[in-house]
Amino acid sequence: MTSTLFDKIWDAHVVTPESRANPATLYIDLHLIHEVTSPQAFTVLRERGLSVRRPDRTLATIDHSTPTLKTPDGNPLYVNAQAETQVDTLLTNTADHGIETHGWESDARGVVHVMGPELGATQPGMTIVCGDSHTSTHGAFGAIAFGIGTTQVGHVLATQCLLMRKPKTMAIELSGELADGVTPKDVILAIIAEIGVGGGTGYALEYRGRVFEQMSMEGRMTVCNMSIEAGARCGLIAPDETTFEYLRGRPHAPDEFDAAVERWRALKTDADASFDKIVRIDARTIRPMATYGTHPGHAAPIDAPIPVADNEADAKALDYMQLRSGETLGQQSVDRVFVGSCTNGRLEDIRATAQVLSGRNVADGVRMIVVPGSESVKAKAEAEGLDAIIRAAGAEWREPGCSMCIAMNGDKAAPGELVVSTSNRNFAGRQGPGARTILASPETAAASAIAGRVVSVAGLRAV
Ligand SMILES: CC(C)[C@H](C(=O)O)[C@@H](O)C(=O)O
Ligand code: SF4
Repeated sequence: MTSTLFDKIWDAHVVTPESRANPATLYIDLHLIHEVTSPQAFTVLRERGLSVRRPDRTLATIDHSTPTLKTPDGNPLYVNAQAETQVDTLLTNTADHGIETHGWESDARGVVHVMGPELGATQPGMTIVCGDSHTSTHGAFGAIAFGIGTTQVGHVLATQCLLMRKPKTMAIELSGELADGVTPKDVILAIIAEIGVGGGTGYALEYRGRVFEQMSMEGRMTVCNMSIEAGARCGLIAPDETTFEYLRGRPHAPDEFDAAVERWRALKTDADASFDKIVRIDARTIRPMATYGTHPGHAAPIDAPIPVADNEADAKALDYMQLRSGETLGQQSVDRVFVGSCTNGRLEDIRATAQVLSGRNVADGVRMIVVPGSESVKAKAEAEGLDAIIRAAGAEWREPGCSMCIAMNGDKAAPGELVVSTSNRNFAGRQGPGARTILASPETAAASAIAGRVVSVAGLRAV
């Protein structure tokens, strides 16, 4: 029998099969936890006198509510007491249950989807869950990785298993090569614009084709990260030499690494396996992208006119964004720029940002913050002198965390401000009440900061 990569991993983790009446019971290899969606789950455990079944397969960090600024004496500058309590609760819960936790003192702490791969905890062939929708990120390593709710966090903590119905499979096949200056973020925004924010609902996506084979692990993570924004709970890419080399030598990588690589080589879709659906996109047609509306499917090439709203919801989105059909994003002046998040807060993203900023200045009236996705990204970026380049251009270099991606930690925009952001969600109010978010790549974000309006790097050269 031939099967897809998804089917192979799924089948290897089924404890009891799915029936008409019941979902499958799936064994979970890695459970990532953070401070927002775990407290109630630990409370339930305590109330029922249950312990954590596999603390050794559970890994915790603090990221969403952590501030990106410190007091002069080096303490975290929490936005309010609630944020601090949330973080402290996570730290107490994980200490009580003997779970490896990357708190303030850890040099590996970071946004959960940046940290897991950096530690080598994310590996090909695994099932990975987290109480967080962007868990799809880890699919970049050829893993089935998806977000779960707080109730399910409790189930996994107690049993290391999850009840789930098997999704259908969808291949996203890119043919041809990308044009110069087109980044992984542009690729995923183009895919979501093509299939729609509900296009992946009920499916596990497999990204296929040379474009993905040639992409770095960082780029693959950016793509898989936003699978959920197309409605798919998980998206994956077959592991290859790039994956294996990324993982080699990382703290959680298998001891018998070469033997693991031999097993991982079998993780690919068989040549004649069939998908429930196939979407084909010509990579050569993809241009630098940005969003103009209030969901990630509202995306178009930056230099194209803003599309006509042909339904009430789209008209409402343009209204919220204070944009008009037919205008271009380049006509809009920018108030803030945010580089960071689990989509684009990795070293490669910081390098790309610094490269564009180097020797230039952030435009007057624009406030730019660059937030590394983890302590490790921060340390490496600083060792390369990227923080100095970023600061010299007039941008702020902050402490790692989710920051302005979710605006629950003190970092947010003011009502009406236009933000060019490298994160993954442009929902109304996501970056602060009334804030208007434009999603784009780090390159575009940095170029826009310099131009003071929304431009790609090529557009900046033309200024
Ligand atoms: C807080 C968490 C539950 C949420 C998610 O599930 O994605 C957050 O990370 C987000 O990006 O909106
Ligand atoms: S960086 Fe943003 S998308 Fe990622 S986990 Fe944090 S809040 Fe969610």
